[in-house]
Amino acid sequence: MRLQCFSRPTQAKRRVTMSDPYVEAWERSIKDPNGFWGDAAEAIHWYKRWDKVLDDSNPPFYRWFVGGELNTCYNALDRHVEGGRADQAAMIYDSPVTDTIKTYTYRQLRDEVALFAGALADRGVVKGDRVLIYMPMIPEAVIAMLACARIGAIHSVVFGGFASNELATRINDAKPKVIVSASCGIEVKRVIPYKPLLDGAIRMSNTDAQPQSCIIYQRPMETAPLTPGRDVDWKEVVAAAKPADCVPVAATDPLYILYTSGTTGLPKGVVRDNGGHAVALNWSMKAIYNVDAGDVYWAASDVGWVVGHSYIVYAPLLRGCTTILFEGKPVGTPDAGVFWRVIGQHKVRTMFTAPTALRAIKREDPRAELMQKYDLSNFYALFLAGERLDPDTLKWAQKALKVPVIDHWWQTETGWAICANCLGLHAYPVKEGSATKPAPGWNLQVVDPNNQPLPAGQIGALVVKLPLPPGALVTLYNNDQGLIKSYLEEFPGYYKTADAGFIDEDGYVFVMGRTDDIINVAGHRLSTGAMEEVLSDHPDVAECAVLGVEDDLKGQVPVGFVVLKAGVTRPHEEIVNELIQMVRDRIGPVASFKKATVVKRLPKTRSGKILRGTIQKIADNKDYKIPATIDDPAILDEIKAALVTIGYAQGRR
Ligand SMILES: CCC(=O)SCCNC(=O)CCNC(=O)[C@H](O)C(C)(C)COP(=O)(O)OP(=O)(O)OC[C@H]1O[C@@H](n2cnc3c(N)ncnc32)[C@H](O)[C@@H]1OP(=O)(O)O
Repeated sequence: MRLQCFSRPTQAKRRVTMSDPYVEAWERSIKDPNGFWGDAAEAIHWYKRWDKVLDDSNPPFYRWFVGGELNTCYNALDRHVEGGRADQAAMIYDSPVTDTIKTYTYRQLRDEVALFAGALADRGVVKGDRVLIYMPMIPEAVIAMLACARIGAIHSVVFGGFASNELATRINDAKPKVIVSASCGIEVKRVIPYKPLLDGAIRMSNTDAQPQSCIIYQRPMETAPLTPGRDVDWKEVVAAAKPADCVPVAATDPLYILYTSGTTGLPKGVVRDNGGHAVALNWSMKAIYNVDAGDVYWAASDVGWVVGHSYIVYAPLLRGCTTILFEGKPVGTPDAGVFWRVIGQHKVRTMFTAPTALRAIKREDPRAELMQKYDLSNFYALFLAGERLDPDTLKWAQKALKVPVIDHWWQTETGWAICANCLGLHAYPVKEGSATKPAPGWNLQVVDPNNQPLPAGQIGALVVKLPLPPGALVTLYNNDQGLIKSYLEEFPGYYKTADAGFIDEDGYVFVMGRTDDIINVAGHRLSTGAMEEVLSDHPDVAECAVLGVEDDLKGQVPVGFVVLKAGVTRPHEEIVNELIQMVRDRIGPVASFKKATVVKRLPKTRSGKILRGTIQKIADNKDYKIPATIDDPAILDEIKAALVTIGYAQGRR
């Protein structure tokens, strides 16, 4: 029988007593999920109370708060307006790229959301319809998300850094009735027109998936041409709309679809429900982040990512906090002090960002001198996630900020933290390289390939015993079998995180890296398989491999290796430039695919498998062994020579 985390031998060595609120919460959440999450659900407004907290009658599909009815938008806005927070700031839009700061009280945000919900309803959007949102970091993106939630429509936000092709695959899958977009985004000083990307995506998408209408928010720096009969102006439709009321939805009804990179080129549509999501996110704000209603909370991410969904929009508003919507970059808007300016100016208590953002700041302002200009006395803790937190960055932030710097680990699929130092329950000492302990609700284990538990300290697959807690994905959109195949099949009874790692003697979790082809570039999760599909489409390419190699700033960056077809004599530089442009056009700038090299052949095993791990080690200047199964060891020297030409593999072997 499998040992559960709390009964592991390692548990006996925990230097904590049973009165530790974290241990109590974690154990109760696993032994008595009905009681634990039922209690947490009392903090949410329900039109109809649930019949059952956890419905486990159809494993591996689990449902939370079955029979319950609620509205997520009501809980995020109206409840606070009616409960005395009408004049409190709900959202502060801070945009150094447009030199704008605009505050929305809960009343103002509720009213704007209700009007836009009315505008969506006027365009025929009803409960269960999908609305795709492709927008930069402007208040209208948040308003559109909440407006969907208000009328029971399912939003699907697509990150602005994706190209038309990626957008088209999401349109094909979600089949949105309406698309909401804006005329442009702003990348530091560059205006990026969104409309040509959107028009291109709609042209590429299947006819039966194309939207009936597009609502376009025209920004002053770019006016998008509107397609007659399909496109309408945001301001015009809102001016004509009447506010829409909140529609009660089943707890198990979908709130949103968020696409994430899969191991093939096709993204997976993670489905989040309404009830479990509202309960878990609201609960997490206190338990994990130790944040109360009225506090200012800032997640410096993008609404296109899960962090943006969970911790820019839903969780802070469910909790009655003030959330910050930041349209800028850690450096260059205008300088590496902007994070500290925002924290000081808006009295941020807790901030959440990705390590790559801190590395960018550290590179420009290594002694954190710009921080000294601002009053950070309200600042309580910095949380980091999205990629590995390297010890240098952790120490730099601890020294500069003098507040807890907390690494935590989660995924688009999980919706909130699998592992964290739950500051609202018990603050544990930080260990470098560890995301601390499994959060309540997450029965995390380390197993070998045969699904057998591994002892403390041994690296294996990180898996979570089912059921997953509320707030985690409930399925993949229109693809229950895909959920099983991608996450539940390999380790029966468990959710495969596709991360490898170990749990130490003290119960601390160390996440070491992915077990599939996903790489993490500046906190963006990308599929190397998808990039290989693009390179393979180049007429001169016979074979290719894309790998994530270490990068001081972005954590990892993709590097392509291509073998050309026989007889191709064109200059390699020309071909490489075309490949770079193809990835930018087909996946988007966010892929940061800037380096590729032409090689004579790829190192393979005798059975034909490309030795990606070995290439990666050569690129990262790590020790490697020549695999016994290699077809021809001489190829590794050729790969090394090719890597040197693009600035890698220049150290020891
Ligand atoms: C915990 C669960 C999760 O993991 S959820 C995911 C969490 N991840 C994050 O929150 C992402 C964290 N990273 C960031 O916010 C950014 O990378 C930061 C650190 C701000 C740096 O941004 P930046 O300098 O633009 O670099 P980048 O690598 O992100 O961008 C690469 C190229 O893509 C572009 N890009 C980026 N965003 C957009 C956008 N919204 N619209 C259009 N283009 C975009 C950038 O401009 C950049 O382009 P270029 O190659 O310089 O031409």
